Amino acid sequence: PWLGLIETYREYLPVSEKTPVVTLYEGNTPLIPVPSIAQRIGKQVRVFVKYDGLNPTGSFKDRGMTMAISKAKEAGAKAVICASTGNTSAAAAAYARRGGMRPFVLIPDGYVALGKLAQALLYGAEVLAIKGNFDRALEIVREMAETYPVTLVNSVNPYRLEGQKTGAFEVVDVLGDAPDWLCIPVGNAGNITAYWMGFCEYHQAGKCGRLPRMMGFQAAGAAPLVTGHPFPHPETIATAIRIGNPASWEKAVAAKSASTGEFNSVTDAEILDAYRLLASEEGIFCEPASAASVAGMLKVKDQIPTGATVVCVLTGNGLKDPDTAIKHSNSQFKQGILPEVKAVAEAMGM
Ligand SMILES: Cc1ncc(COP(=O)(O)O)c(/C=C/C(=O)C(=O)O)c1O
Repeated sequence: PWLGLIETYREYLPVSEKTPVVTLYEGNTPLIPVPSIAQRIGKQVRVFVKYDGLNPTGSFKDRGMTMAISKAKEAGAKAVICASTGNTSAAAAAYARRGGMRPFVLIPDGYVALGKLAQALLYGAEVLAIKGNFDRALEIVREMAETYPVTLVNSVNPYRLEGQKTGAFEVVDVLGDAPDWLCIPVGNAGNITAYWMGFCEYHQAGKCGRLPRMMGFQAAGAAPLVTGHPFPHPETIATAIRIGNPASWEKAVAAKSASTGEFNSVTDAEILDAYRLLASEEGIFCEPASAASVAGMLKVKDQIPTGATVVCVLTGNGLKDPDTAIKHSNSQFKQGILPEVKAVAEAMGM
């Protein structure tokens, strides 16, 4: 049976028998082939998506939180704090409450998707919406953790990256080797850093023969790693990656360089096209930011070698952001139909 990430990958994680394991049986998410999307590339390229929206709180953040919260509990923490565009706060709230700790979360007022806010509130976090963006919120919580009795659980906390590297382990465990390309959306840049750590550790342990090119994708309106400059006012419909000054900037650049990878940007239109494509052609509902990995892969598809294997990480569940789905779906939403068979048949074009 699957017992969560710490039990499964204990030998690769900084835990001991003294570490209380706070787990929601996270991980073991499906690696789903997407043949219809692969067809758009051709060249016998195989494409899989790592659907991390199927974690317990609906995003990849659970991988990092099981580690960060378990280690915080081991250290005797009574409260944790984080800044978040939404998913970190949901995961921190769930794991902290399960671990008997108080979660405090700072979010950018007005820019957090409905599902994520619902989670943080119901899990019982103290939700503080600031009149500022994520980058400002992160500055505040980093300063607070220095002086107040709260443990910081953003991805500057090394235990977060330790937990998140397990995504790479699972990809190799299922594929039998690392893919040629790993495509991933990039905001605060913790996840691309963690995946590279994971592939390198597995390669070191002889579990995979190759290392992937790390292909990171940012929203065009929030693309500091692409332009080389921070974005003081990041803007994108993909609110999860509406980040202008990534905390793991240097580590992400190191991963990109060491893997001969690349950072590219995708427009909101390209993100929404991939978001709709994944749902309508592959039956996979991810949130907008996650679709940046597929949008990016399609944007640079001419670079993909013949016969390559590509994995795109889908970082969050589409249910997190129902407003965007309803606003940007291409489906017909016919309302006010008369409650008669004839009327329904007519509306169906039958
Ligand atoms: C769905 C989704 N996809 C991609 C990212 C980018 O990952 P990083 O590059 O490791 O930041 C996030 C990040 C969210 C937060 O940073 C937060 O929740 O505070 C996300 O929620």
